[in-house]
Amino acid sequence: MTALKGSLRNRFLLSLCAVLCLALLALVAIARFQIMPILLEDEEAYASAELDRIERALGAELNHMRRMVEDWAHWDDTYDFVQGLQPQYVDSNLYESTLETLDLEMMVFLDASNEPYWVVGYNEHGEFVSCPGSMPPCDWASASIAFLSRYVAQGLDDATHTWLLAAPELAMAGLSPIHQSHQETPATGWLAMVRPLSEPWIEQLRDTTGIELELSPVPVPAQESAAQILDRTSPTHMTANRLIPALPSSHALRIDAALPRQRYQASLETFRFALYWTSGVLIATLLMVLWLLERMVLSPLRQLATFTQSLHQEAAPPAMPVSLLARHDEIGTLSREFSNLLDHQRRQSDLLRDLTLHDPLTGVANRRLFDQRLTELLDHSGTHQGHAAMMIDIDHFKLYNDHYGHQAGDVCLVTLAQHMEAQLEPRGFLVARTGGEEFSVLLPNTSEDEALRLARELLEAIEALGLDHETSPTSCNVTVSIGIATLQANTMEPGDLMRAADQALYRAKASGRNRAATYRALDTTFGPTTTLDS
Ligand SMILES: Nc1nc2c(ncn2[C@@H]2O[C@H](COP(=O)(O)OP(=O)(O)OP(=O)(O)O)[C@@H](O)[C@H]2O)c(=O)[nH]1
Repeated sequence: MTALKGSLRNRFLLSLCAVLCLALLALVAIARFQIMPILLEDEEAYASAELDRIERALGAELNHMRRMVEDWAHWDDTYDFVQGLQPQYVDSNLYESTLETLDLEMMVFLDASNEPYWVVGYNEHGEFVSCPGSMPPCDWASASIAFLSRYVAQGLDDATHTWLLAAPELAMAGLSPIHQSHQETPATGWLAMVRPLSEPWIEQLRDTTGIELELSPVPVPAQESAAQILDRTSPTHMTANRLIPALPSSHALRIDAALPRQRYQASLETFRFALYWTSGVLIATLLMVLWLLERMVLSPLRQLATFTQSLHQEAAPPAMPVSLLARHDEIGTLSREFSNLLDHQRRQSDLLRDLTLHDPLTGVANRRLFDQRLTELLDHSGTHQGHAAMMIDIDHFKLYNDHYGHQAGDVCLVTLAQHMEAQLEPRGFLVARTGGEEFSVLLPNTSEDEALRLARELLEAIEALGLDHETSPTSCNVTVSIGIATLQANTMEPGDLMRAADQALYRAKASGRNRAATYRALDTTFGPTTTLDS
């Protein structure tokens, strides 16, 4: 976990994944709590509208029944017939084809006293029967006649009535008072027509509405009708049912409609399509953000971090990557500033190292650098033999200072140092100021004879500089004495070498100055004075 958090890229990746998950969760929640309820509500509205359509179709049939029963009831012949004035009415009008044409099961004529005057219809065997009253052979109609008579007896207003009947069978009934067509006379009876809601009739209703429906009677009180129930039986189909008022009042007529769920499916498909695309675009956007972040920020930052790590890990630190320095954004500014800071710090370090390793007056190496180089030489050469060193001391420098002043003494020191450096350093020798008026020279891979020859050249050159030294007992010019030592054995240490050179210098001084002496033997080939024994 710490490793994951340790990388900015991983942290961004984790954060973006969390954002993605939250966004997807939000989408799912929106789908579940916002979209789906709307779709289901829309589906319920659709089912309700379809049931309304069926109800309107039933209403249209009832209206048709109303007009039909009204036409017959307001016909003068019917008026006369019920009063017994039209004996030929039955033969002329009430034959089997009349019922077939009107699609009726039964017609009942009630007289003014609410008694059955004539009945025509099909009995329980489907035989056409026409007879006065409900006596045999029309006794099969007595239940229906009793039912109608009871309604009329309850005090129906003088208007045409239509009903859906749930019992004793599924049917549609119309009841109209029998009047004369153009005269305002009281009704002389009632005409009832009953049409069975048979399977062929329902099939016709299906064709009319285009809805797969069923009608069935249910024993439910009328006040509970108009309820609507939706049952989603499968993802593609549902059934909707509604109870509508019917007679008798203990029953209701139930409409069952099998409806397709096309609208719901289409809406769902559209929503899913939008959801998939939204999710896809969201994921693609986040990946793009991550890629841009990686490319624009994380990768350069990693480069910068790798560079800063390499600064203290590698012996020769690399330069700042050019790609970082060339950037024009904040990372570029940071890189350039860091690079400038690094350069400044390197310069300061170089300056500091220079100050600690060089003599501030003459600019040549100091004792620290001389000792360092001598140790390195002995450590890396594998042998302590074949190297030499010189110790150089200005002759009678106290007298020089006393005569010319300390400042002139400084100038003399600088002149000699720079001259020796110019002579020796190009040949790979190191000149160092190791004391007040004392210099040392490191001569790697130099034999004693070679060192002696170099010393002689140096003595000549310094005297040839012609620096006045009026008070010197040795010469009228500034001269130096040189002590030379060479490493004779592997056991010899750097300190031993310089002690030997010091002793040789002591001997050169003691033997008259302005001359060179080796540790083993005094050089007598140069200088005005004679030699001393070694
Ligand atoms: N001007 C100047 N003089 C220095 C400096 N360092 C040391 N001296 C002087 O160098 C002189 C060295 O004197 P001594 O050690 O007595 O030796 P000498 O007079 O050179 O005599 P010999 O070495 O025996 O030939 C002293 O007077 C120091 O003050 C310096 O940085 N500048």
